[in-house]
Amino acid sequence: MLEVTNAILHYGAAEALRGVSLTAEAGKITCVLGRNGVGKTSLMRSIVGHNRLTSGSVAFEGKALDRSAAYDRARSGIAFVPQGREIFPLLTVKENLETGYAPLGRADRNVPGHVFELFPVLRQMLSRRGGDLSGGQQQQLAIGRSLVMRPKLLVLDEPTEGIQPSIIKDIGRAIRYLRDSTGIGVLLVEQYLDFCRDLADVVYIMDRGQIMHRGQAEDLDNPEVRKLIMV
Ligand SMILES: Nc1ncnc2c1ncn2[C@@H]1O[C@H](COP(=O)(O)OP(=O)(O)OP(=O)(O)O)[C@@H](O)[C@H]1O
Repeated sequence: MLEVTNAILHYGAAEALRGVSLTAEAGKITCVLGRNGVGKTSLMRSIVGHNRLTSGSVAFEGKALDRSAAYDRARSGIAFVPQGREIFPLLTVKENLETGYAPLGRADRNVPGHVFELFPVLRQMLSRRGGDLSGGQQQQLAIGRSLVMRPKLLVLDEPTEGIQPSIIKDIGRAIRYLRDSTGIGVLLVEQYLDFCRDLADVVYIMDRGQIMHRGQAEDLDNPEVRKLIMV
């Protein structure tokens, strides 16, 4: 469904991605692991259209996206939950969810029921301001907002970062539900190894702008593989 081929990305003279190739499939959770600063966020931002690759390509459902703006990639079904969540603190929860309507036609402008089933706290807090929510609740809101646009592929950048364990569990459950019940593809960047180990169908490990390993979640039990992630 998503195919990244030989992606190279520069920030000025610095090379952040050095020939990355990766695929993500519908109905599967693909996890990208790696230490700080190895290029995970740069890769996700290149996929969703916030970074323009120096060379290489990103294709979604067989269509090249390299000339498409982030907005068009969203319309084609790629939703992004960025690191740090980036919800609107002064808008209410309801208004934050409604910002997900942008790429939708008028008939689809509603919040799918499963958003409130997965994250009941959002229903309880609909009229509260985003900025009044805890970090974990904001992460749930950010994921909920991305689901409003009925994505085919959900790209999540470190959804567990700085979040309390009970909410991490809820988020894990939600990701699993989305894979199993809606069949969407999930592309997940993580530093939290056990979270990935529990969820992933496919695991990629990055180091210094390159993919060092592609395999399955069980590979994370292998000390040689773990070494690529440990600080
Ligand atoms: N906008 C930018 N301008 C210049 N350099 C950048 C920019 N964004 C990231 N970098 C650099 O590119 C490299 C990869 O960063 P990136 O954020 O993609 O890594 P990461 O694996 O996501 O790290 P983290 O886990 O800390 O988010 C780092 O050396 C970083 O300093």
